[in-house]
Amino acid sequence: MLFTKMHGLGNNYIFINLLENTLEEDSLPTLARNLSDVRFGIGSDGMILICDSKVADFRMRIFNADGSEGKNCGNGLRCVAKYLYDHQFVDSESFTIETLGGIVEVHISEKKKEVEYVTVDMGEPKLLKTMIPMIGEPMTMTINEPFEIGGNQYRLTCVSMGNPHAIMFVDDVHKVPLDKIGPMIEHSDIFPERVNVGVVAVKKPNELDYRVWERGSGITMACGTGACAAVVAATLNNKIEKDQSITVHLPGGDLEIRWDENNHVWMKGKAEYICHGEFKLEDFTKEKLLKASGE
Ligand SMILES: N[C@H](CCC[C@H](N)C(=O)O)C(=O)O
Repeated sequence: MLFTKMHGLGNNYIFINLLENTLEEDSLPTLARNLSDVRFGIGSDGMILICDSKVADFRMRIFNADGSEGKNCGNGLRCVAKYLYDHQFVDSESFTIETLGGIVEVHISEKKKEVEYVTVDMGEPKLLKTMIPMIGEPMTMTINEPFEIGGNQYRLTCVSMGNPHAIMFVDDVHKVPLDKIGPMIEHSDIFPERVNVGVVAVKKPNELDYRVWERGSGITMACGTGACAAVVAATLNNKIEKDQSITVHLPGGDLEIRWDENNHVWMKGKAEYICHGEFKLEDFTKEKLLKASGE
């Protein structure tokens, strides 16, 4: 089975083109876990499948490193757009991609011999508790609301970009023990489908620092949907203005995000190849890793 490893600001995935291939549905979570494992597999933050769609030009499915299927992936969308354009699966510079979180429109921004930057209209953020989803009054928003988790109080602002994000504002994102509080919040019973956990520091009126503990993958170098959620959350908390181009600094690099006056969130950033390769499917569709790691 051929694969392409790509990354968006260091948030890296194993991409498999299913436009000309098929995979057993039941095997996908195990395949994602095995491919993502850095010791017994290829090593990545997860697996992304490029598929046909009945409602958009293409469909992207994203599986986290733990095998759980995510509903959207901003960095993944930019990489899928690059892959499709570079490999001549599209002849237009704008096209649509279906995700479990909704249909987005991608725009090839700047290209030299290969696509370098991609802009994505990530659509409208979902803000009601019922849309995150999370516990509490379903038709209300969660803005800087206090929650008791693991004996500590956290003030969360929750935004869905098709996938759930819990955002906290701090003075310095590098001083937060995200490896400790991330999993506690991810797995708390406040979020029935778990949640991605982001910490944000407002550096300037148009610059944010952001770090993320990703649902199903842990700390990653970047999170595109998370950067969008961070800008929406900062706007809702009156820390930045709406309809401005905001630079979000992530450990893996910068994304340009804008929540525009039509309520759409736009993301612009790089998408890059790491390598192309091949693996034997039968080696990666059985639970060999769990036995080897003694789980
Ligand atoms: N862990 C996320 C999916 C990947 C999102 C992230 N890598 C991005 O770039 O948006 C979830 O389960 O909702």
